[in-house]
Amino acid sequence: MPSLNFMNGGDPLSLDRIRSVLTRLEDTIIFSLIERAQFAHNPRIYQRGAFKELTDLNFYGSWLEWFLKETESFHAKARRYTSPDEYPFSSDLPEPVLPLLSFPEILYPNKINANPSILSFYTRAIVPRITRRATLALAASKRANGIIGDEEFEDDGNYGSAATIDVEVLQSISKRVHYGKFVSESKFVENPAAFIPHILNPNREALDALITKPEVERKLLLRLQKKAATYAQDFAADGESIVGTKVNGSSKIDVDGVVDLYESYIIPLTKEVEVEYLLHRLDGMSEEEIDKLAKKGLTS
Ligand SMILES: O=C(O)C(=O)C[C@]1(C(=O)O)C=C[C@@H](O)C=C1
Repeated sequence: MPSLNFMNGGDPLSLDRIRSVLTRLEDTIIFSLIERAQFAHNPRIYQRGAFKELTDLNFYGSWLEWFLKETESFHAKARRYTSPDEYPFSSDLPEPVLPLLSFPEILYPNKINANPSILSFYTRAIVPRITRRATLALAASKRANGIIGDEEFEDDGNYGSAATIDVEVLQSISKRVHYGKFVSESKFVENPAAFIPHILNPNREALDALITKPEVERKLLLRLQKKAATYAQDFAADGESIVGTKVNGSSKIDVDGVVDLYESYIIPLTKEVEVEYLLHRLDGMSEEEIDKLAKKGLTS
């Protein structure tokens, strides 16, 4: 998964570098959504208590939450969540088996974790939308094979495959959204004096206006639309694009759904993380330290 390499000595707060990571993460997110769209919605995997098997294991969350806990437990042992750009969805994870790497301290210490919001919009809005075509294709094939209840059209029984991909989508969206902290730190150190008054006298709207770059967002959405439309194509054996080809009567991914995911959820949540980070950027600092910081910004 694309990320900044914190150990190679480059400037981790270069806005161009951070934005290039965000751009590469678009590919990861689109490809994993294409994978998820192959399977039906499978709403059971998001409902607590839907699997008796889990209760027998003394696990009381949903099938997906169980997948997250198990996957993250393993990854935590490999010290994944000690990296400044990795955030787990579960808690009480095991300690790493390797000694900790000493990452440079780039971010101001904070406890911001947007994963509960990500899990909520992903399961409630994104999965139903991107799997609609797979669900319809399943309904058609089931009808062709005899009568079946409506509710079964959205359940293809691929609980393991669907949840495995859900974990991948969630981890890449989480990484993308939490990169907002690096974006924010980069913007703050570039011009602390502009931000400090709105942090001392907390003003979300003013901070939001300072971090918002409409032109960057406009270009991102255009690029995303083109990428999703390109990756949704099928290719013949000779590599020729098969324009308009459908899989099971539906194309590989709902392109507008991908754009909407960014426009309605990913960008707004990244901005929320940026603003929240700024609001805590001066926590615990003395007046002298803040004054010095403001002056540094004015003279640099
Ligand atoms: O690139 C930036 O400056 C960001 O803050 C990131 C981002 C985004 O989520 O893509 C968010 C807010 C800006 O309006 C533009 C883009």
